[in-house]
Amino acid sequence: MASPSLTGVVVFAFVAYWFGLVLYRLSFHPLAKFPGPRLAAVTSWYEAYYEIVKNGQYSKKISQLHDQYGVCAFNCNISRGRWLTTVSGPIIRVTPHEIHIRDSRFFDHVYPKNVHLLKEGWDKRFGSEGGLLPTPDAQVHKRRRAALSSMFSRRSIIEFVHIIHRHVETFSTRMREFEGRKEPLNLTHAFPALTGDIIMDYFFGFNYGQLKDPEFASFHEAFIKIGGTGHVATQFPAIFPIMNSMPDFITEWLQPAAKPLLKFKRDQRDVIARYLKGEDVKVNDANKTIFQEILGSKLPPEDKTQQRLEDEAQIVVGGGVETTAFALAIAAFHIINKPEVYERLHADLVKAIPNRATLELQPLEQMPYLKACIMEAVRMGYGLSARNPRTHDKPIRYKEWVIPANTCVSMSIPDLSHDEEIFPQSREFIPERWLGDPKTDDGIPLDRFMVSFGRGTRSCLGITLAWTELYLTLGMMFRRFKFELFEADVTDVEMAHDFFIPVTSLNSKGVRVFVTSTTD
Ligand code: HEM
Repeated sequence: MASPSLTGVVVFAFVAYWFGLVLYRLSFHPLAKFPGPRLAAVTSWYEAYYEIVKNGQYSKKISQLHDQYGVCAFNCNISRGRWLTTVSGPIIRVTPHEIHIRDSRFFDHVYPKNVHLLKEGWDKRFGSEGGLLPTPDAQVHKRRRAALSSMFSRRSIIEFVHIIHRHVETFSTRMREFEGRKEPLNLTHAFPALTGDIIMDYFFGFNYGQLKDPEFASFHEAFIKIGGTGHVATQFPAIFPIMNSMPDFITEWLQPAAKPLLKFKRDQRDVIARYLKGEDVKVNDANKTIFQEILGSKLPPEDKTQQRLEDEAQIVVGGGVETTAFALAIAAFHIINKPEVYERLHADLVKAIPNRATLELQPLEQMPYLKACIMEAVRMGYGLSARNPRTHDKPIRYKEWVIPANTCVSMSIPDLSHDEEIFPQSREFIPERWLGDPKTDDGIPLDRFMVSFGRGTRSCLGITLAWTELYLTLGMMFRRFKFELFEADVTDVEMAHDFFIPVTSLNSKGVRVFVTSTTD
């Protein structure tokens, strides 16, 4: 008998391996009994197809799957002559190793207070596991967060507020410039320039003057153009090390939009190296930079390396620029698009700030209608559109299901923002829903379900900075100016792609407006 060729053996081994893996994942894996598409249970290529080929569409697909499996479980049980007590739609297996839950009332169980949990996968996605946001290990995250918390405290923000004022005033001047020229101002471009200058000044002690740039050149285009890279890196983690090993000019040639981010990386590398030598590189009048904060903290030496500080710098910019800018764009579009909202807000602002030239934070923070507009914009902006993974070291019971310990479980903020039972007409901008201590039908305060800043021990550290920016920017805009939309519609502020952050249609030209000064 002829002996089998080497190729034959390799092919046989390969087929046997895949057959065994498929069988294991479908029948013997601890998650085998959970509902969901069999293909998603077998391979993460299912996720890759929706994220990479379809350009950030897996969240949308997962929503459809929740609907589909809910209906299927209901019909299947009825056809078997049983009435259903629970429907399996809220819980599905979305990759071989991950369970996704869509149930607003379960959010606090997955993201509990005071429990430090492992977060899997974001380190691969960003290629910067040294940053706080993607740090996987719970204890490492805890100490890194503790070292930064004073920098993000209200006291620190108040000490810095004069610099935010300066940028908001620059923005006001730029608006007058567009008014004078009778040209439409692109708010989708202006807001990331504003939030970018603020973050740079706050954390790094200098800014790039993006707000003063004629076209508001900022990090925005880079984030949008390379937004999908995170999906590729999730499947092929080697991509970031490869990209990082390439000379910048090649990356810039491949993707010109990445230029500002690459410059930022180079500058940070240089600035951090100087801080590590003990120099003070700060050029503004802020108290401290993030690097001084970390280097002066009790963190161990491995958390004070050049690489770790570079990772943190990238994450701070990534986390703070687009999130706040998107919330600003949503607020601005809807307030302008709904004259009754504009009139009410403007009248309140005139009362709270009789002298239009002075803009103070405190009176703005006491305005219920402005706060309601911001709540509504942040609800509709989600912060992050990505599935947010947590791994509990104990089993979690969800309805009739027991999720085994050490399973990656995720939920998604947009699912809560659009839970129609909690936020009826969830796609409409209705600030009134936040007025007068609102509650759900069963008496739970509505703000328990506003999770756009996350929940638990890894919730947004920049929340106070974000609120301060939102109060001052929107307060200034709607106290001093009136606006008219120019060729903009709601698709300019609605998510069309989940690139970790929500991104509007790639064809959107942005929210463009004509500006007129108010006279009252
Ligand atoms: C409207 C504005 C913002 C929204 C909606 C938002 C949303 C979020 C969300 C949902 C998370 C939690 C991720 C998780 O659960 O794992 C987060 C984390 C974080 N955010 Fe924000 N963010 C905003 C603005 C900012 C700003 C201005 C900064 C300042 C740099 C910032 C810095 C951070 C940081 C450092 C983390 C990581 C916290 C940790 O892992 O412990 N964010 N943000």
